[in-house]
Amino acid sequence: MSANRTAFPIIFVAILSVCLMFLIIHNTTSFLSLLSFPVASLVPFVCISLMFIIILNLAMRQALTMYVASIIAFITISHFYIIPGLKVSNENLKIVADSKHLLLSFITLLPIFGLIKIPAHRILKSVIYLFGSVIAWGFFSLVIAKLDLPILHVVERALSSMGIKPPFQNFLLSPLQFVLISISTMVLVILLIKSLHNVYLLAIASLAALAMVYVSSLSIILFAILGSVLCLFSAIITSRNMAFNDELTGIPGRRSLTQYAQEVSGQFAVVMIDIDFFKNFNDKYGHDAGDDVIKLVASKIAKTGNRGRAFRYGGEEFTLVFDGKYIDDVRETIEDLRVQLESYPMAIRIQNRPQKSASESKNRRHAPVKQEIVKVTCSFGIAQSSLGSNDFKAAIKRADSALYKAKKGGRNCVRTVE
Ligand SMILES: Nc1nc2c(ncn2[C@@H]2O[C@H](COP(=O)(O)OP(=O)(O)OP(=O)(O)O)[C@@H](O)[C@H]2O)c(=O)[nH]1
Repeated sequence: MSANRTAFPIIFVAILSVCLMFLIIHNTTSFLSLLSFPVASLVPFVCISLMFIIILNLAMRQALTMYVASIIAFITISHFYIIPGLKVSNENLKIVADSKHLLLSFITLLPIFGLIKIPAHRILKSVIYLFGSVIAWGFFSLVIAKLDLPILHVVERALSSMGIKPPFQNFLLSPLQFVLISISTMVLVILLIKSLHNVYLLAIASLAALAMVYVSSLSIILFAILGSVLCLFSAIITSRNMAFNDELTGIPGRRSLTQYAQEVSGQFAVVMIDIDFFKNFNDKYGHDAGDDVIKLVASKIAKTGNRGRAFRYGGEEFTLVFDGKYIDDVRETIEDLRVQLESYPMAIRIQNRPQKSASESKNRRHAPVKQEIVKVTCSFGIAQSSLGSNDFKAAIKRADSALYKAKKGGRNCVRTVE
């Protein structure tokens, strides 16, 4: 797990604690009300920052972060500029744009939008997604605002008829708000279990929930500032992952290896790994099945113990780097990995091939996908850094010649170069 990923929950808890502290202070003493004027003057700054994030994310084509950032901007703007205006002019419209309902609708829809994945290159789709979700969000706020009080009355009446005194006066949330926040929290927790990166969605939803419970200018501003910081974090981490991780396998790619080469100490062992007869495999089962095998092999290599760092070198080649180790320290680990790969039955999806005509190619999409179990082997070349030198390129070259020896020696074996 990368340092960024482990750092994220810590950042989340820290931000949330600071936010909570501010809100508690604000609601128990009038200390922070002294700050209300300078804080309010931050609003244009917050909005401009959010717009900057939106443009940044549009450039990076991350529809979800873009959506979250723009909704935060809309909530902030409407709280300060639209709702006060509506309050005076139209009592009916006021409830539609009420900050509490805008935030509640945002919290409820967040996991749904978290589940939608827009392909990175579909910029038009991303823009449609953004506008569609803003409209859905506005509409949903309206529905929630209209239903909130009637549902509260229905539940109160039902409880009274059963002789139970409705406890809602002591609660911070109405029944509808409570149900929607609970469902949203459950889905966000499931998303978080699927990927730790989704912690930022949970963090933003929590900030929104806190701001909703204590709706005030200060809590909205805190929500906007912290929410945008989280969006920015997410954008930076995602773009970093995009740049440094290999797209197909998800493990660090060549760029990461080049960077890591600057960080290793003077003593390290490096292993070059190549899948055997991969061209034949591609020819027999097709490129998609080949991709599946590359992914499976990568996932196995990434789990290598002995503090080895795995990288996709390119194509069907991988590199393992063991910082602070000699060849003898890693020989057994690599032999274990070789045996593990050799004995691992890989389940790959296979479609009918070869295609003969355009119409057949079209039908291929609907062709039944078969599963087949295949066995794959790899060859390994190990080298270590020369005494007192951390010339990484030279060590890679030596590992490559050891790999060549392994190929010449019949494949599915480990060779070393001192
Ligand atoms: N499916 C798939 N194939 C790839 C990818 N990258 C490279 N290849 C294929 O990997 C094959 C590599 O073949 P070769 O380098 O000739 O070697 P080989 O068939 O593995 O044989 P040996 O290395 O000699 O055991 C080529 O056919 C490439 O097209 C990829 O990302 N996906």
